Amino acid sequence: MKHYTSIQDIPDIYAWIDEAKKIKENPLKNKKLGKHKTLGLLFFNSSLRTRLSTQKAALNLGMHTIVMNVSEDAWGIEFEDGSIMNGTTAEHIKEAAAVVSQYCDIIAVRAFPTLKDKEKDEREQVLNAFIKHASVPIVNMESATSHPLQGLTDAITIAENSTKKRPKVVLTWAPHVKALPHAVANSFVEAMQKMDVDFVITNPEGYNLNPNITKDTPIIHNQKEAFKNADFVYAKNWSSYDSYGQILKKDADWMVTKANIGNAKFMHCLPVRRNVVVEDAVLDSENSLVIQQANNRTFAAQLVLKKILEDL
Ligand SMILES: NCCC[C@H](NC(=O)CCC(=O)O)C(=O)O
Ligand SMILES: NC(=O)OP(=O)(O)O
Repeated sequence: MKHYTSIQDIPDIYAWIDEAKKIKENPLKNKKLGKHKTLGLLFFNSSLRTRLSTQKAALNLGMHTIVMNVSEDAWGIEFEDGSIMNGTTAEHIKEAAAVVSQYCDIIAVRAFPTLKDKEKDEREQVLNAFIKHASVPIVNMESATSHPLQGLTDAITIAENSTKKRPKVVLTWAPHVKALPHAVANSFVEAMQKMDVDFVITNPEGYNLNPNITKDTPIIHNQKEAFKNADFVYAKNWSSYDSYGQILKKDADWMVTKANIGNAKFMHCLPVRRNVVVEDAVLDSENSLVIQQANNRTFAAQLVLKKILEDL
């Protein structure tokens, strides 16, 4: 594999889940594969899990890692072609990506959306600039529109915890105080569409995700109805896609509670706002998978890095 930027880069999700489970059983099996290879991790936004689990994955493969908080520590990077750089940006992505490519064998990038400029976000300005101007493989650590390391992790976690051949999986919108990206939800939708699951999305009116992603997945505006007989409930807030980046609703009636979730397993990518997105009673119950999910981030990342290293 060259780049990993989308769930669509996974040719056979069940084969990948099986391979990830084998990596989890014996994480150091390929500890020589990445010898003398360097992974560079560039963060334009905050992270806890992605930053640590992707480094852990690289270490398990014998790689070296170098990490930078680009927004805070690097020179301001210009992404527009042909711009007259007499403002706040000090170097162009053309130089920056080419230079970093000389230090790293693989570059992983986190760059969230503006949530203001839909066109810029949809064309993945930052991620695609790295793909264009770097000379090494690029791994998406959450871009404007997708978070495929998370989506792969979620697929692995659902496979590990399924007691039925075809479980019912519900992705529910949940309230939040801030306007959040669509990336986690988009990649979860794409991962579930590749799996043999009974999958529904539930969200308030005005919060439908990009129809080019949801395609023919059912969207139900009644959360209670959607939760009926659910085996897995995956909660996530996202801002409106149609009224791009807007918060239309904040009230608690869409919060996941012990009363509305029933016996379903609870999933969330984290970080999660307690008693806003989901109540304590759910997160603190045995039905919460969030810690196991975060653990699986290492093995998802390790699988992706292994596939890229094998083709270097
Ligand atoms: N990488 C996982 C989620 C990252 C981000 N969440 C956030 O920004 C939450 C921030 C807060 O709760 O203040 C998102 O939704 O895409
Ligand atoms: N789930 C996730 O990507 O977490 P971080 O934002 O902490 O990396």
